[in-house]
Amino acid sequence: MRRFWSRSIRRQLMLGIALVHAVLMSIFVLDLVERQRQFLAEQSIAQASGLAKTLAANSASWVLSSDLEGLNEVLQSQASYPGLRYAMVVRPHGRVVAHTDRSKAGLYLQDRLSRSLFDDRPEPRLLLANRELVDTAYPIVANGELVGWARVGISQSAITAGLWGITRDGILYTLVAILVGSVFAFLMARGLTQGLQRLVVVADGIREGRRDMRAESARQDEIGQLAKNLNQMLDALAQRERDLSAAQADVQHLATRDTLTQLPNRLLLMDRLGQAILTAQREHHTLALLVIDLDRFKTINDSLGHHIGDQLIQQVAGRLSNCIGAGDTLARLGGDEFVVVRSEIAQPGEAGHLAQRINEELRQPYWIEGHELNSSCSIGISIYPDDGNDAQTLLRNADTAMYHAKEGGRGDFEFFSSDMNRRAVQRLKLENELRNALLRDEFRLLYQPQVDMRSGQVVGAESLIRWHHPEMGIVAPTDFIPVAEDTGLIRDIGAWVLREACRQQLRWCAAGLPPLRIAVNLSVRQVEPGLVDLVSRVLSDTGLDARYLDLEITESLLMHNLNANIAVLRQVSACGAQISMDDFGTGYSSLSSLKLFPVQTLKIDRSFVRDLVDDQDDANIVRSIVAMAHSLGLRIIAEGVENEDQLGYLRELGCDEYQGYLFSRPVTAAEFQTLFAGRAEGSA
Ligand SMILES: Nc1nc2c(ncn2[C@@H]2O[C@@H]3COP(=O)(O)O[C@H]4[C@@H](O)[C@H](n5cnc6c(=O)[nH]c(N)nc65)O[C@@H]4COP(=O)(O)O[C@H]3[C@H]2O)c(=O)[nH]1
Repeated sequence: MRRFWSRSIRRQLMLGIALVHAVLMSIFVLDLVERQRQFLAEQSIAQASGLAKTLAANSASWVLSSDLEGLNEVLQSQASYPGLRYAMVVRPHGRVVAHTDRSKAGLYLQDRLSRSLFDDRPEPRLLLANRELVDTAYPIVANGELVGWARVGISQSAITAGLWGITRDGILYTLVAILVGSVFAFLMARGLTQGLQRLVVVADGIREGRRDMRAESARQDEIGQLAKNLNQMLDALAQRERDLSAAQADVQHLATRDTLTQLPNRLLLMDRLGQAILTAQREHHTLALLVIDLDRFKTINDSLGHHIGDQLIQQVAGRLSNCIGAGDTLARLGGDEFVVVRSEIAQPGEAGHLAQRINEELRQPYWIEGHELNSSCSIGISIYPDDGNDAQTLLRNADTAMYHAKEGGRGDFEFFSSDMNRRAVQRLKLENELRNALLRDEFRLLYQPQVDMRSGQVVGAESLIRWHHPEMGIVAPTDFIPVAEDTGLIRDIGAWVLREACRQQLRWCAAGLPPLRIAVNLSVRQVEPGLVDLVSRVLSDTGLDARYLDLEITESLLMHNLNANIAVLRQVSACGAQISMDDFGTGYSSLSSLKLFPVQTLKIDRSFVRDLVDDQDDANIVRSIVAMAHSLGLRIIAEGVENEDQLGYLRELGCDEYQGYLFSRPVTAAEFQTLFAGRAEGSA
């Protein structure tokens, strides 16, 4: 059965209709033949019975007279009856008196059928009725007495032959019916399945990827409706596929493009760089990678706002696109960092020329929303295969070279060298060691006295950190503070310095020194809302009077997040602590922005003090700083005073305090105490 349903609908229909025809016709023919047979059998029996009755009536007198000749004549008159097999007259006990076959006269019949006549009951009998023969007997009665039987046998073969003819015709009609039915079924099935077949072809085509295929059907029936629905479904599917591929393209674009500039992002860059390296490997040529970082972008972003910064980045991207060739890849890594991959260079100098061109191009002024902006860039270059065999290494090395270019002076470019790598590794080591330095208690503070110009008295001390590393020895703050700032460790280190400096001031007081102002350097990274909490907690923990705490900030604070920094410093100032502006004169602070800060002291950078005596320009700068500070009511401290000439000049210019090697180098707390006691005695 399962095999039947697995065939095509056309075959199912044809087979089904043929089967139904065969079964119905067979039943019909069999029934017809059987009824005919019964009817003919009943007729045969009636004929045989009638014949036996006639024979019995005609032969009664002959039997009584035992006239055999007469009997035979009667029998012969019946012999021509159609189908008659035999006719006979039999005595009640079985002796054949006369027979159509004369040779059988005188025989005794002892067979089972004949013996059934020996019971002497004078009733007509049907001895046999089958497909071969109908055998009937009729009693011959004379004077009320059974004197014999008239027996007639009629052959059924003619009837059987007739029935077989009917059966044969029936089979023939059945076959014709099956044939006609099958042809009809075939035509019907073809009409029905042609439409379906077309749908199957379309479905197969779609499965094989031919999305443009559609079912054609002019039919109005269910198949036509099905074709229409299928087409609608395919149209919807095609639309959905179009939407999906558009969405996928969008996702792909978003995943691989920088949203601001539409340039390839890091992901796509790494992919393209990987491909370029493979090609370079195969074709034995050299490629160059340039990492480009804008100088002072953060300042522009912070001071003029992100929307200006964004426009600047877009303009930079446009200019970079003009600098590169068709085979180059330009990507934005994020922020103000761009990358150019030149997939084939004849010699490294070519990359240098490209860097120069980029430098010149980016140095041209930008006009954004009425602002004229000037920027430069620092470029690091790495070369395949000299500086790395894979994308990561080349990018890292170009990055390292870029940082060197930045350190060496903005607006320049540098090729990567293995020495840079060594320094980068050293920096990494420093970074790891720095993480443990606080835990291992490796930091110490030195103190440099701050002296009043007029009285010569030590009035304050600047705390300066040192890192006593077990292997590297004493590490200067200039070597590790930038690393601490980059890693964020400066917060913990700065907190330790603040606490230690405050405690030391109190220890000196306890040792009999007068209360001195203690200055603590603050990194730009420390000026954040948490600073207020830290300062007030340290003050309350140590018990130091806030007015003796002097927090030194640098001018760079004026350039980043100006408003936020002012807010933090105002709160710190509200705690009672003083604030000094360190290294003043090296930055770009204007008088107007300085007024916004709660600053009490300006510290003149030692670079102005160094050549003060000989360099008129430096002298003029210091003079104007002093004048400006005093007009704002600020105290002036000169840093890096190394000789008496400098000291005399600064005193003349009106500086309030100084610090420097002339009075004392930075010393330990114990040395400071001794020094203070000695100077106090000396001045006394
Ligand atoms: N040539 C010369 N140099 C003199 C003279 N007098 C003092 N100096 C040096 O000048 C630097 C003064 O510190 P700074 O300007 O605050 O500059 C400091 C400060 O910015 C930073 N720094 C030091 N300690 C800390 C700290 O605890 N926290 C933070 N955030 N920065 C610190 O490190 C910088 C360097 O500190 P140091 O190496 O201790 O160097 C000190 C000091 O040793 C002199 O007469 N001649």
